[in-house]
Amino acid sequence: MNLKLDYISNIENKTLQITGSKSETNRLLILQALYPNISIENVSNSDDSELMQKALRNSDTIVDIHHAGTAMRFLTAYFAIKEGKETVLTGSKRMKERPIKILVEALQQLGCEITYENEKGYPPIKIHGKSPTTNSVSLQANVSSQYISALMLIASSLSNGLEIFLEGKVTSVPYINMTLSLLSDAGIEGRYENNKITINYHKEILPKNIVVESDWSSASYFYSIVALSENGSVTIGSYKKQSYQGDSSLVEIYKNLGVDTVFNQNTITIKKNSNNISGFPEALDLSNSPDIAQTIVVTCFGLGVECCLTGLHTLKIKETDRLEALKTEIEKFGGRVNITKDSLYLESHPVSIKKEVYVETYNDHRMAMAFAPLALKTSLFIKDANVVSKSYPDFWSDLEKLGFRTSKY
Ligand SMILES: O=C(O)C1=C[C@@H](OP(=O)(O)O)[C@@H](O)[C@H](O)C1
Ligand SMILES: C=C(OP(=O)(O)O)C(=O)O
Repeated sequence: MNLKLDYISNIENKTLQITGSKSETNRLLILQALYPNISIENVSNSDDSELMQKALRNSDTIVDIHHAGTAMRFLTAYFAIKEGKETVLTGSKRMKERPIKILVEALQQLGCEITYENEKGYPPIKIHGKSPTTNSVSLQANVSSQYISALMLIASSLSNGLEIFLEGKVTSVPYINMTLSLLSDAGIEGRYENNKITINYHKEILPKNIVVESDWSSASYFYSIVALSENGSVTIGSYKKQSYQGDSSLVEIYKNLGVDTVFNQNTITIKKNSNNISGFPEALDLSNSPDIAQTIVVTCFGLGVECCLTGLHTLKIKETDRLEALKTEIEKFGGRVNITKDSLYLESHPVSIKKEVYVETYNDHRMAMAFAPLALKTSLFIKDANVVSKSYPDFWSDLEKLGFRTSKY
């Protein structure tokens, strides 16, 4: 499905309910598979969470998790400790290019048996489930925090718990803390001090009902819409001030792009504040919140403000090479972008934004959603618009509720 996007009416006092965080949901689904007396509310309706549920429900030998990075990594650890179970874990063409070696080697250190079906270091992998023989592991921490969360999620079901030593600079740290917080909500003790994570063994836990907060990465597109609007205001739920999600840093980041946030009881109202568009005089380090990089770049471009984003090394191994994709697509609109292997610089643009641009999405939900708000500034087309379902299936219908028109072409 390809979509033409137009913006037709004012975005004022609109209210939307956003689906649960896919990161929180996919962690809780693994925990629930290990401890069935956990119940989960506000489960994400994302493809990635549906795929996770399907994989945990079925007893098939071949499990295809398509584009879902967290499902790939978390299920690798989960199936590795399922004694006697043989699983081939595979995914989309892109998933076969996303590295898994660090996690596989960490599980092998624990005594797990995993082999590569094709290329060494990449899915598909064949897992022979067995009980780990040791309770201490060390792994490189600067490539993906998902490897670390995967180990943390299975740790409490290992008979001696687990000590995880992190080597080098740790990336995407809030996601590690999210895992720790959800473990704690489930009644599982753990600590993260210096470069060491310790999780205690828990044979059982008391019954727990855990409510997933809505997805902050999904909220980022509404911050961008409000920033690019004349006088927009949107209320979205369900959100809380003390979030487990690192992408809640949007609240502070978007102050510089003219968006104020008011926390209500369990919603947030985001409002345009035109007096306060300072941009980012200093480089903005996004190593703690890589998933909002695309949104921020497009907002800055739409506002005509320059930005220098750093800490973007993980973007090259996500759904697509997001640095290359951003440069190519922003330049179609007339912007100028320089990229390195871990940073992006967007020049401020003095000229008008080009019209009738066709945005390629590269099988990346965030490319589609990050560019959509630009419809407030110019006419544009989004190719393969259904990619959004990876994290946010209702994205286009929610945009229509805000006064955007989407037409198939
Ligand atoms: O643990 C998680 O839920 C995630 C961690 C991040 O990945 P990296 O740790 O690979 O940066 C993030 O980009 C991804 O969307 C979700
Ligand atoms: C990178 C992402 O997801 P994953 O790594 O889980 O595929 C994302 O949702 O932006």
